Amino acid sequence: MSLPDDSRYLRGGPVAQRIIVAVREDAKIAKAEGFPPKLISITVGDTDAVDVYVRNQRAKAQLAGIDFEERRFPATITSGELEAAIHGLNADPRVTGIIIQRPVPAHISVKTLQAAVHPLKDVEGMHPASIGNIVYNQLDLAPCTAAASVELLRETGLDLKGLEVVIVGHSEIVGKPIAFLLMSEGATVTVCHHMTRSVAAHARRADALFVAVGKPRLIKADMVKPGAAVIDIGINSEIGPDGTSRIVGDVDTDSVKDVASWITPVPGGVGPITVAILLRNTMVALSRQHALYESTYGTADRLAAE
Ligand SMILES: Nc1nc(=O)c2c([nH]1)NC[C@@H]1CN(c3ccc(C(=O)N[C@@H](CCC(=O)O)C(=O)O)cc3)C=[N+]21
Repeated sequence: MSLPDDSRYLRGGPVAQRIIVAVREDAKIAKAEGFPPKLISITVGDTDAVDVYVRNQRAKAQLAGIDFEERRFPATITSGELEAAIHGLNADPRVTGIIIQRPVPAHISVKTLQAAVHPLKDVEGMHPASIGNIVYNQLDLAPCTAAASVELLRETGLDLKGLEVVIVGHSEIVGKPIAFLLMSEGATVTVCHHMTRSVAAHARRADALFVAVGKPRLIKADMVKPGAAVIDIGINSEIGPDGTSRIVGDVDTDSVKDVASWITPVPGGVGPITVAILLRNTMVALSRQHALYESTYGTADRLAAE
């Protein structure tokens, strides 16, 4: 989709491109050292937003020189069967990263699956033992969408220290991690959710407003402070006026763009960076495995040592 040439749009493409170029270099070096990256995506059931994400993961992994494989499971699978599949991947020395796509069907606990992934292969930092790292200000591997949203805010050049930030949505994978990442950067953070009395009253105070709830056009112009940065993390499938399906975010972009100083388009905003960060995280996880391997076996060449 082409967007009007307007400096208010915070575009994810160039940022993603920068990250992927760096990942490609890292992947090349890792392969030369006998430690090739291999990312496995686990999908359970069918979700539109997951399909978009996985399609882009495959395309960008190929660009970056990362081996990528999708494992799709039917919505009727049991938790035990999934955990067994994950244990198999943990034990496979060629698999260096595992991502579990959300959501999973209601009869399966995503936390249990997340906990089944070996923490060293956890490329989203969602293992209960890993998610605590961002509380301790260790920020090199954070949940991808959260990290991507913060990366896009940095593009504004705003000083994050003391910045008034409001986050709408408190999910484990987006809202909460954004809050921790930005607290680490010195921002003053307010988190709104479905029990918040007046989202509008909070949102109007924000210098930077993050929205991740999955409700098209939830945020209107009168909920945004003039000059704010608005980061739209929503990915909603909608039938457009022409009868075809399209993706829209959680922000009423057409009206909000006249009030905000910066706004992220959907598509073309946070999404592309999310994919790039996933690949970067894959290399961070790999380098941790590599370091451990070296200290255990005294050689960096995993394939030769096998
Ligand atoms: N464990 C887990 N982690 C996630 O981060 C996660 C997830 N599960 N489940 C699904 C949602 C959704 N999501 C997207 C990421 C990128 C695009 C993306 O690449 N969007 C592009 C392309 C759009 C297109 O190709 O049409 C864009 O917005 O421009 C979309 C959706 C990550 N999610």
